[in-house]
Amino acid sequence: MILSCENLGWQARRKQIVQGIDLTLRPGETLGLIGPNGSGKSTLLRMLAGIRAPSAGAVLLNGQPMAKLRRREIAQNLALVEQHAEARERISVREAVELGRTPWLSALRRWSTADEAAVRRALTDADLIGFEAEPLHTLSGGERQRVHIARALAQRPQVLLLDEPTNHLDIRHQLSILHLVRALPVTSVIALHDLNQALLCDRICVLQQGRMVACGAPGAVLSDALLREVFGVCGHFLTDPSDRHRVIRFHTEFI
Ligand SMILES: Nc1ncnc2c1ncn2[C@@H]1O[C@H](COP(=O)(O)OP(=O)(O)OP(=O)(O)O)[C@@H](O)[C@H]1O
Repeated sequence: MILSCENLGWQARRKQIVQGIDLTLRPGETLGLIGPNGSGKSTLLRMLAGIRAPSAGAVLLNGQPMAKLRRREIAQNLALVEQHAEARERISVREAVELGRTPWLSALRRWSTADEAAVRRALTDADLIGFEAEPLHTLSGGERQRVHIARALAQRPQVLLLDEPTNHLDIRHQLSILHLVRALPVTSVIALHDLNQALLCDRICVLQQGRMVACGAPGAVLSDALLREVFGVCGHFLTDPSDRHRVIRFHTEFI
């Protein structure tokens, strides 16, 4: 399953919010999408998911224009976990995660043991065993976020798009969700604000005022100059002596 876009753009009230994005996801990769507030990350993810129609260019799923595909067909291949996803529905955690199976069900294809297994796996991976009967609206922000992630996992997509999935999560769950996404046999795009977490992705794309200003290996993309020009901060690159992993320590003064 290959997701790509060509010259993708979106404008609102004559203001160009995203423009000229060319991107082809590599099968199985985890692509980090970074950029300052308002740089267009959510807008780009929504277009890639087919829920926001582009003003220019096109999104292609396996070479087919997404605009021509049926919603159900898209949902069998791709899942999006949005930022600040609300929980208005008066349903249980389990029922919320079961909704992830909807694209696979029909009059001829009723609920089966495969659906049961997908829901169980998703609940386990999102660390929600024991929460199944809880009403969704009574959960904390972080617990609800994990339910939205579990619903997307239950969908068993080949492409997973996540908009700041670690928002609201405690540090253990931030690390476990990122580890899980990287370990899944799926292609994923994750919008992130934590640049140290972005360093763990296979590739990083950087948005600035709606344009892609860099895309490539994290170590090559996250340079001193880029941190200064795009994020307005100074970063010192340090090496963790325990595993030689690079980490960035940020400063607001240019020293
Ligand atoms: N429906 C809309 N109408 C007008 N402007 C919009 C609309 N949706 C988004 N925008 C504007 O587009 C810009 C990009 O928004 P977007 O949410 O894509 O950015 P982001 O990079 O995800 O930001 P953040 O890091 O703060 O979540 C913002 O300036 C926002 O105000």
